[in-house]
Amino acid sequence: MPRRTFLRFTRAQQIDQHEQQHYLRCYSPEALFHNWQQFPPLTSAALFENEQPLELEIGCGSGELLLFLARERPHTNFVGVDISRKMLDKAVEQAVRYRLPNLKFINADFRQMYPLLMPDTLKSVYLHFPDPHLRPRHQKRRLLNAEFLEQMHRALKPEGTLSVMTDVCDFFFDMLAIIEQDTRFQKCHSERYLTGSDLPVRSHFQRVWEGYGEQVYRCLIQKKA
Ligand SMILES: C[S@@+](CC[C@H](N)C(=O)[O-])C[C@H]1O[C@@H](n2cnc3c(N)ncnc32)[C@H](O)[C@@H]1O
Repeated sequence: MPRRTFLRFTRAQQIDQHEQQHYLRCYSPEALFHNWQQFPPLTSAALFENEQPLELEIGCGSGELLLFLARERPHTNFVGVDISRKMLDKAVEQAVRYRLPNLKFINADFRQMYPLLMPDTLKSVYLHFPDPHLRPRHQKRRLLNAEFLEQMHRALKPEGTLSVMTDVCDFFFDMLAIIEQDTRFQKCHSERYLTGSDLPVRSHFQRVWEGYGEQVYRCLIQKKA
């Protein structure tokens, strides 16, 4: 490769890496387990150095929802957490492309991040198309359980919302039953649950499942003031 081309190529790579680091943080399971105190709390001040409202997507995958919301609402900060680095690389590539100062991604197991959640800090949380773990012996891996709601109740601001969406009917009703047992939340709709998506953007998995003709089940709940 000619020297000039090589230099241009390596410089472009360096810029990419630098920009990638701006958008992506990686928290190893070992470090989170042994020394979670070394990581910044999940707040706008710690992650964005400002006080804008903060919204979180858990299991954000390739980030379509947050990429859309961050562009639409520049005065809100958005954080996406996903355990899969491969999925996040796609999200980060787009974040670099659009240069979004109000968006960050964290590569971590969200269940290990509970100590980083601060009281009354999140405006909204999205749990869309979480892995259903349908086999009985795998169900303990599901993200939404009583402990998860405990943490959401602590971290959400009063009247902050949690949006839950999936195409897996049995899984949805399992989650709904857990949600309905927690009287510290109320539904934002009069129906027991809703079907179909009302979002202006469709995530990767939403497109996949809707392509197979699957119905989407969802509910939106709010932390009581
Ligand atoms: C079916 S995908 C849905 C992705 C995205 N929400 C969408 O609608 O396209 C589920 C995502 O949750 C992530 N995930 C599963 N368990 C997780 C955990 N414990 N912490 C963080 N992310 C997790 C997976 O890596 C995967 O990207």
